[in-house]
Amino acid sequence: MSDETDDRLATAAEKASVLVEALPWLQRFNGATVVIKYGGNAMIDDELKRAFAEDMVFLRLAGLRPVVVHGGGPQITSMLDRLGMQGEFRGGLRVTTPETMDVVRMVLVGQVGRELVGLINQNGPYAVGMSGEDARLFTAARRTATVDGEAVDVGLVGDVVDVNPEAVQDLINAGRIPVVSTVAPDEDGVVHNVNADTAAGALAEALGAEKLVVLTDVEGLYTDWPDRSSLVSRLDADQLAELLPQLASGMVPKMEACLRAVRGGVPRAHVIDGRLAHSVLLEVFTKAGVGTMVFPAGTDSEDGR
Ligand SMILES: Nc1ncnc2c1ncn2[C@@H]1O[C@H](COP(=O)(O)OP(=O)(O)O)[C@@H](O)[C@H]1O
Ligand SMILES: CC(=O)N[C@@H](CCC(=O)OP(=O)(O)O)C(=O)O
Repeated sequence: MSDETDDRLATAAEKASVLVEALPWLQRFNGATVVIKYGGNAMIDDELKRAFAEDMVFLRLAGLRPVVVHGGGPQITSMLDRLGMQGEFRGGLRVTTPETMDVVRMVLVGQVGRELVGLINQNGPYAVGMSGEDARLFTAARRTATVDGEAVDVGLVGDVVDVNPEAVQDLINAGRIPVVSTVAPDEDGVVHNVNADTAAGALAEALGAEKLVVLTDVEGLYTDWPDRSSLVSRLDADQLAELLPQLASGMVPKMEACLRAVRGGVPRAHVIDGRLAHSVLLEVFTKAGVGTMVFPAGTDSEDGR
């Protein structure tokens, strides 16, 4: 055989082995609901966003039921700048005046959410956008931020106190991919700004998801940030709860969301690097997985990702 034929056969064998490696995961996750939180910091360029959209369609066609919850912090900040409005974060949460809230809602629902829906739908009629306001998906309650151990007011910022996941379930049952923007009314109908990690954790719990996957712009959780040798690949819910008070603000809502989901019955929560194209596929369909995995305390994490 010629060298060229050898090369072609070797490449084909490699491709086949990648496909075959996915088989146990395809079996395991058939019909499983997976909530994927796509952070604004991981929406770096058009190619990465397109790869993310392809991954969602791949999951759906592979028999899983993906639900997207998106962020858009940097996009909100850039719109506030364009409008000449001041933005400020306290304890990892955006100080949200009624005027800021208008911009947050416009950017998350009208811009970031629409863009993701459009990108997914380039692959077929799958994505339907909604926000916490639709069919009472989320009810928010005003919350404070914690700065130096003190509770401080940050305006119209909410925690998710109730989830009514029926509309999301209707969409999933119809074969659609829900794309959720995280603004939500309180009990009086006043719309609040909800951190997207918080909303994703609450939704994963309410849906009884098999996995929560949080995409961000680091490899995963570092126990001793920014010491690069302290990346953790797996930890259980109790270990995470112990670590939480020492974490810096960006990671706090993410790890709180993972903890809430896992303690609420979601078997696995992952924080992965969204800067790596197709990181969701690597996480779901390969042995190694990527990033940091949280699993319930008192269970064995070695039974797979
Ligand atoms: N312990 C930690 N492990 C990893 N990242 C951390 C940690 N503490 C703080 N960070 C910071 O948190 C950031 C991710 O949070 P954030 O910027 O809010 O992302 P996103 O837009 O994805 O929600 C990282 O880029 C990193 O700078
Ligand atoms: C209360 C609060 O801080 N809300 C966030 C909502 C968007 C978000 O969470 O986006 P990322 O996931 O990209 O950070 C904000 O206004 O930036």
